[in-house]
Amino acid sequence: MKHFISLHDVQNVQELVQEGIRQKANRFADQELGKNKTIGLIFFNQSLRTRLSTQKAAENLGMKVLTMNVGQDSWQLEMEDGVVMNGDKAEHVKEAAAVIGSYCDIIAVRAFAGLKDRDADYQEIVMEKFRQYSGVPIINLESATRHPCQSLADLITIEEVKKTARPKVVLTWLPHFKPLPQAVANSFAEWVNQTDYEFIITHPKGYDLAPEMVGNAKVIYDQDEALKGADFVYGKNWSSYTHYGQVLSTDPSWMITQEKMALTNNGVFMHCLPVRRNLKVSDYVLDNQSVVVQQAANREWSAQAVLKTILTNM
Ligand SMILES: NCCC[C@H](NC(=O)CCC(=O)O)C(=O)O
Ligand SMILES: NC(=O)OP(=O)(O)O
Repeated sequence: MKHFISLHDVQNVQELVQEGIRQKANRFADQELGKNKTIGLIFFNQSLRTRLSTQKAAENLGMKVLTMNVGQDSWQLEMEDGVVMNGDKAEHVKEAAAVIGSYCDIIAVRAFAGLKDRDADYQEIVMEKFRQYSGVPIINLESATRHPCQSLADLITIEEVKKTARPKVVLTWLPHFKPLPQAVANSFAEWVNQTDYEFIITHPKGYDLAPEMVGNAKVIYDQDEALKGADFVYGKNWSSYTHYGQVLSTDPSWMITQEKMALTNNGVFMHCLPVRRNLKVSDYVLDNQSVVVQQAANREWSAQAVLKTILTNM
């Protein structure tokens, strides 16, 4: 594995999940691997988990870490080629990525969807520009369409918690008043489609994800029906893909509550966080029926498995 931009960069998903579990059990075993190597963490958007867990993972492997918030710490970056740069963006990504690449052995980038232009978002322009111009391996810390470090942590968590070999996993849309990206849901679907879990996606009509992400998953528009017998309830809000970036519904009946969880097979609630309490999921579910903190803790081992694999192949 050279880059980790999407699932398509991964040769063997199960092996990477197992590497994460091994790193967790023996977190300082590979401290020499990253010695004298530097990772740059480049953020176009806010973060709590991704920033701290990736820094921690890199340090566990002996790496040095540089972190930069684009636009706050640095100049704003122009992504388009051939434009007259007479606006608010003082630097082009061509120079910026090449310069950061000269200081770093690996660059990890977070750049959310703009949610205005579907084609532009799904072309993953920021990831592609960094890959093209930096000359070093690129890790996706949540891009316009995917969040693979999160999805890997999600699979590690399911493997740790599951009580049956082939659990029933339900990805459910949750209500939110703001338009949020599809990245986490897309990526979760893509990764779960690589497992042999029973996998169902449920959301109101108009919220269908991109067909290439849905794959062979079963889509059910009735949430109660979908939740029946679930072992894992993975909640996430996303804005519409078909009516791109729009909020078509804020229906509060889609919030996950104790009553909804009663439909499941004594299931647990999962969410990538941050999550808004009593808007997307009730206090009771988060405090008594969720594994969200374990899931977030596993971001460290997900990042460490990815970094180890890239460092080993450098
Ligand atoms: N990295 C985890 C999720 C990040 C982002 N959530 C958010 O922006 C939530 C913001 C809010 O609730 O105001 C998303 O959905 O992709
Ligand atoms: N789950 C996740 O990516 O969290 P942050 O946005 O806080 O990094």
